[in-house]
Amino acid sequence: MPIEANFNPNDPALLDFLKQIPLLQCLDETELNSFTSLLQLFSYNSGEPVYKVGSMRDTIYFVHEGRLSFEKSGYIIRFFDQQDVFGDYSLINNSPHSSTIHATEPTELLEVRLADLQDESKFTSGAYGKLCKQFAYLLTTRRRHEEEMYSEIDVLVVQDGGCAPGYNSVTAFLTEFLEKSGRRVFAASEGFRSLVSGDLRDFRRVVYSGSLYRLIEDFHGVVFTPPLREARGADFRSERYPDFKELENQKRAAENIKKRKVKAIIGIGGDGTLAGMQSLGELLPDEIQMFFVPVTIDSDIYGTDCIGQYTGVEVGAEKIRCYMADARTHGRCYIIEMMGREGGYHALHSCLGAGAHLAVLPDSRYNMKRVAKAIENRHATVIVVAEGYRAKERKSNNLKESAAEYFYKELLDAGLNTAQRVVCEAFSRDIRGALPNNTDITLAQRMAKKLTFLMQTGQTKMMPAVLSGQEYAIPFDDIRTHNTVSSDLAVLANRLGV
Ligand SMILES: Nc1ncnc2c1ncn2[C@@H]1O[C@H](COP(=O)(O)OP(=O)(O)OP(=O)(O)O)[C@@H](O)[C@H]1O
Ligand SMILES: O=P(O)(O)OC[C@H]1O[C@](O)(CO)[C@@H](O)[C@@H]1O
Repeated sequence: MPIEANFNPNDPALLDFLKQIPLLQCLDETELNSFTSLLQLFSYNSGEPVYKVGSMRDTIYFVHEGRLSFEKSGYIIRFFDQQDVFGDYSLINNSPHSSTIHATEPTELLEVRLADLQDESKFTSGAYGKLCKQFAYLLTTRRRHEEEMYSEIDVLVVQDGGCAPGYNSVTAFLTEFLEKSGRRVFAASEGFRSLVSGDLRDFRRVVYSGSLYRLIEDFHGVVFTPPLREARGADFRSERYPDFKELENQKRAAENIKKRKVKAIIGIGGDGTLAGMQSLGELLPDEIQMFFVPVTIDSDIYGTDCIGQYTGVEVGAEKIRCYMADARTHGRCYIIEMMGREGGYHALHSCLGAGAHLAVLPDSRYNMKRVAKAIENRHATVIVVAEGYRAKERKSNNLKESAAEYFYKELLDAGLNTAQRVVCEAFSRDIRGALPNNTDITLAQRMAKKLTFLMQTGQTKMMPAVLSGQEYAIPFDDIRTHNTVSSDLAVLANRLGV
C-alpha cells in the first residue's frame, strides 16, 4: 500500500515543479493554488502497483520523484520519470484502465482525484473546463506533429516479395547508416500496397538512435530498429500485392510519393520487387533517388550475392539431412520440393550441402527410366526438386500437382517399382522464416553501407552488389534477373549417376 506523506502545498519549489507541466500551464495563479490544495503525496515502494488494468480511471498522477513502468499485455511499453503525467485520460474517458503501472524504484506521486476536480466547492468548473481543453489541445498537437512527421518523408524503405532471412537486418542497418549520415528514414507498412493507399497509417518512422526514439516513441508508427538486426521475418510488409502490376496503381503510388515529398526510395526484395521499382522509376522525377537491395533466398538477381541465400542454404541443407536420416531409418524415398523458381540456386546448393542423391532443377531433363532404375537399386533415396521444375508445362496444362508430385508421376510413368515408400513433401516455405545467419547479416551490413555511400554521392537507380568479397554497384538497367546455376554443380549433385 502506498504511504501518504506530508508536504507543503505552498512550497515555492512545488509550484515551480507544477508550472513546468504542460497540462497545468493553462491555469492562472489562483486556479493553480486551488489545484495544489487538492493534491496528495504518496510514496510507493519499488515493484508496487499504482493501478492495474481493469481498475477505474479516477485519478491524475504527477511523478514527483522516481520511475514507473507502463505495461500492456505483459509488455513494458515505456517508463514514466519525474514530471511525467499519467492517468490524464480520465479527463475525457471514464472507461477502465487498459494498462498497469508499477513503481520500478521508490517513487513519489502527486495525485489528484477527478471527483475533487469536478466538485465546484473545491475547484471551479471554469478551471476544470480549461484542464479538459488543455488535455485535448496536447492530444491534437501530438497528432499534428505526427502529420508533420509523415508529411515530408526523407528516405522511404519498401519491402516486398516473399519473406527471406535478412529483410529486417538490412532495414536495421540502412536505418543506422542513413540516420548517422543525417537522413530521416521511414518504411512503408505493407510494401507497394501502402504506397498506393498513401495514408498516414501506411507509413512507419524507423529510428536507430535511442535518444531520438525516446523523444518520439509515442507518435504513430515509430519503430526502434537495432533489435531488428538479427530478427527473423520482414516486419514492414504483409501479403504480396500483385495489383501493383497495374499502371493505375503505379500512378497512384507515384502521386503519393510526390505528395509526401519523398527524396529517396529503397526497394528491398527479389526480381518482382525490382520490376515494381523499375515501373515506379518511369513515373517519378529524376530528383527522387531510387535504390534496390536484393533479398531473396533463391538468389534470382544476377551479379551479386543476395541477402538470405546463405541462411537459406544452411537451413535447407540441414532440413535435407534430417530427411536423409529418416529415409535411411525407414528405407524410404523422399522427394522434397524446395525453393527455386528460375535458376534453382537454393534447391541445388541445399542438395549439395546435405549430400542428397539428386537435384532436379527447373531446366533439368533426366532420362526418367534411368532415374527409376537407380532408385530401385537403393535402400533409401532423397531427391530435391526445385519448385520451378516443369512449371510452364504444369501451368499451361492446368495441372494441380506440385513440382515434387509431378516428378514422382514422371517416375511412375517410367515404370518405377521400388520397395521404398515414396513420400512427396510439401514446398518448404518454412525456410523463409529462419533466423538470418552471420554471413547474411554481414552482407546486409555491407550492402546498407554501400547504398548509403551511393545515396550520399547523388547516385540513383542503383543496386549495391557484393560478389567474391568485392563491393560494386549495378545500375537498374544492367541488373539481370535470370540467374542460372553452374552446370558443373548440377553434375556434382547427381549421386544417382543418371
Ligand atoms: N512486373 C511487375 N511490375 C510491377 N510490380 C511488380 C511486378 N512484378 C512484381 N511486382 C510487385 O512486386 C511484388 C513482389 O514480387 P514477387 O512476389 O515476385 O516477389 P520478389 O520480389 O520477386 O521476391 P521473391 O521472388 O523472393 O518472392 C509483388 O507483390 C508486386 O507488388
Ligand atoms: O508463399 P507464396 O506466396 O506462394 O510464394 C511462393 C514464392 O515465394 C518464394 O518462396 C520466394 O520467397 C518463391 O521461391 C516462391 O515461388
